[in-house]
This record gives sequence, C-alpha cells and structure tokens, in this order.
Amino acid sequence: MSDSAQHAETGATALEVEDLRVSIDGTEILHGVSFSLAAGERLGIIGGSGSGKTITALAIAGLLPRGAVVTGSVRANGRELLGLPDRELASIRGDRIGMVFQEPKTALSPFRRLGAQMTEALAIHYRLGRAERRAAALRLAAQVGLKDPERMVRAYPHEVSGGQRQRAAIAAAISASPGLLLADEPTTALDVTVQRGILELFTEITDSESCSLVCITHDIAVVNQVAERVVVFEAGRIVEQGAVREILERPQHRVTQALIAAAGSEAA
Ligand SMILES: Nc1ncnc2c1ncn2[C@@H]1O[C@H](COP(=O)(O)OP(=O)(O)OP(=O)(O)O)[C@@H](O)[C@H]1O
Repeated sequence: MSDSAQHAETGATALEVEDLRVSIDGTEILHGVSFSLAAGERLGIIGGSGSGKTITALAIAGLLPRGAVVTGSVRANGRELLGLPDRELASIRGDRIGMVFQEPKTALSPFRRLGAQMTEALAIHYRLGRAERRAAALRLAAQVGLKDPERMVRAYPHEVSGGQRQRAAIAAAISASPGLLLADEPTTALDVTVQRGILELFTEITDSESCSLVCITHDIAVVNQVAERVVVFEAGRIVEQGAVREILERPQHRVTQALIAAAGSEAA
C-alpha cells in the first residue's frame, strides 16, 4: 500500500501552526508564527509586502526553497508535516492541500488544454482512463462556474480570460478533493467584478466540498468577503488576529488600521 493510501483522509483539514520560524541564507524571515484553523474554517492572512505571508504558505505546503531552515510545528489534522520526507509531503500536497496562486498564467502550462490541466492530480491519483478524465474535466469545469464547459476543457490558457484561467486553476486545485485550499493573492490580477465571482466560488467550495481555506491577500476587502477569521502579519510576525468582523470594527494594531484605511481610500 502506498503512503498516500495508508494515510487516506477525507473531509476538511484542521491546521495548527506553532512557533513557525523560517530562515533563508542565515536570515530569519519568520520569527515564531502561531495560528490555527478549524476544519472547514476560512482564514485570511493579511499584511503588507514582504511581511512573510507567502513564506508561511510555502512552509505549510513544504515548498520552501532548498536551504531554508524551518523550526516549529505545522500539524494537519494532528499530523506533523515539518520534517516529513519529500515523497510523503508531495503526496499530501497532491492529495490533501490544493494551491491557487495570483497569476494562473504561471500556474498553468501554456501548451496544454485546460481540461488536461484541471484533471492532472486526479488522473495521477486514480489512474483515470481517457473517457473518465474527460468526464471529470467537464464536471470540474461546471463546478467552478466555467460557462460552456465543452469549449473550456478544450481551450488553451491564452484562449480564455484571466477570470476563466483562475477558475480553471481552482478546478485543478480542488480536483483531488483536498481538505485544505491555500490561495495566495488569488484575485489580485483580476478586476473587481471578476474578483467577486472568484471569492464567491471559494466560499461555495469550502461549504460544499468540506474544505478549509487559507487566503493570503494584502486587501482587507478580500478578507472581509471570504474569511471568517484573520491573522495580520508585519515583518515576519503576527501582530493581531481574531474574527474578521471584530477586527474590522475595532482594529487594535496600527498595521491593521493602516490596511483598513488603505481599503477605504481605494473604495472612495
Ligand atoms: N527565496 C527567498 N530567499 C530569500 N529571501 C526571501 C525569499 N523569498 C522571500 N524572501 C524574503 O522573505 C520576506 C517575506 O517574503 P514573503 O514573500 O513571504 O512576503 P509577502 O508578505 O508574501 O509579500 P508580498 O505581498 O509582496 O508577496 C521578504 O523580506 C522577502 O524578501
């Protein structure tokens, strides 16, 4: 039996990050970050540029650059992920953690049809035949709200819009029914109306697929739309965390206050 089969899990993932420290080339970048996420919860991670949001996501996913030194603990449903062998981590990533990034152009290969890319993880995991894979691609395309799924699964990334590419990238991320979806600035490259649709899709997916969500953003409006709880980063530390509504109403830290003020002035 393979490692992934032995550890086969379904349902939403609970995540506990404790005293996470990351150093790269001898410089400490994360200085002891702790937060947790209940199974099925939607968490926003917010902070300015360079505050350590992406490094945190990469540490959770086991994708830090070689040479990075990580200490602390990252537990998914109670299981320690830090220090797992690469092969085991890769299988957890393929299976239990779905990832969505800012620019789907870089996440998707320009040379392969969207349907093939949406079903990559699924096909590897379940050894799907051609017809099954096509059926899965059509189902996923419909699930992520891609209109005209028949056309979409046959299209190449450059033949569709930015919002449609992001929907295809989300389809790829959820294809193997992950327990945790990690999204890093998933709507930053999109205009506001398209952004709203994508954020609604994240909410739908976490509700219907029984999946937890960590959404990284610099935009408090995104947090407000998608998350139930938020952690605020500054210079590799968490400076504030709590329920989104409370933090929006009574931000304690100046960084949070500044992020809220920035969103207000953008909207004005
Ligand atoms: N591969 C790397 N090697 C060395 N330092 C890095 C590397 N990646 C990130 N850093 C540094 O780590 C710090 C945190 O970076 P990180 O990408 O996590 O920030 P961020 O909060 O996601 O910012 P942004 O919103 O701009 O993406 C920054 O000071 C950055 O320069």
